Amino acid sequence: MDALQSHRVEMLSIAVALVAIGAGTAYYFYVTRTKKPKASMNFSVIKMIKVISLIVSMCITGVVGAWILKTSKNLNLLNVSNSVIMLLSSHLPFRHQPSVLGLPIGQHMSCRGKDNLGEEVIKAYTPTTLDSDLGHFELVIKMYPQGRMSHHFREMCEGDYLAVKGPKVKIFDLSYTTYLSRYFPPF
Ligand SMILES: Cc1cc2nc3c(=O)[nH]c(=O)nc-3n(C[C@H](O)[C@H](O)[C@H](O)COP(=O)(O)OP(=O)(O)OC[C@H]3O[C@@H](n4cnc5c(N)ncnc54)[C@H](O)[C@@H]3O)c2cc1C
Repeated sequence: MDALQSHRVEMLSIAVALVAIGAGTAYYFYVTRTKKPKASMNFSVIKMIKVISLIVSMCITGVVGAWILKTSKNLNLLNVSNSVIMLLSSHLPFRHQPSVLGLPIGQHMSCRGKDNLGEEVIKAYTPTTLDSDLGHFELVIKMYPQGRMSHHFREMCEGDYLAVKGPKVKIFDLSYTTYLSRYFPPF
């Protein structure tokens, strides 16, 4: 009788454990599929964002130009011409699901760095990625040989953190549709 009882308790515990695992898995998939990705950028808070790749390219013949790609460890191209650009890709935090940048289209972010004298410099850059790009963003940066922020980017290595903040101004949604739905809510 005791053996039967303990067998029942065992079966019950296994069933409870299976139900808990099933519910947990279902909840995880529900959360990751239905929740909107979290915006990484904050209007007022500086975020440190990890740089995953830095590619320096030089446009040889303008629009049709061939691209010479170099890694961040070999930046001698920077001395050749000021038509050198850097493609900076960065990871966004990944908690329960990949985050997005959360900048409205065309908005720019402020990037903070140090110039060659060690003084703080903050400059604006416009991401070339959208919020449909999950988990990362990219900046295309024109490098100036004497540029203060250009110096900071030139000194950066993959794996370094970049201090960013944005959008620069708080965006108020004043679109006509929002206005209509606010003052003339649908029945
Ligand atoms: C809204 C907005 C969005 C932007 N988005 C982007 C973007 O997506 N990508 C991008 O590349 N830029 C962008 N910019 C421009 C960016 O913010 C910087 O202005 C640019 O990168 C130059 O910064 P810097 O500090 O490297 O150069 P700076 O120090 O400002 O130098 C600029 C110029 O002055 C010259 N100079 C500086 N010091 C000396 C000196 N001692 N002697 C002689 N010449 C000197 C430099 O060679 C260069 O020609 C944006 C700007 C704004 C306002």
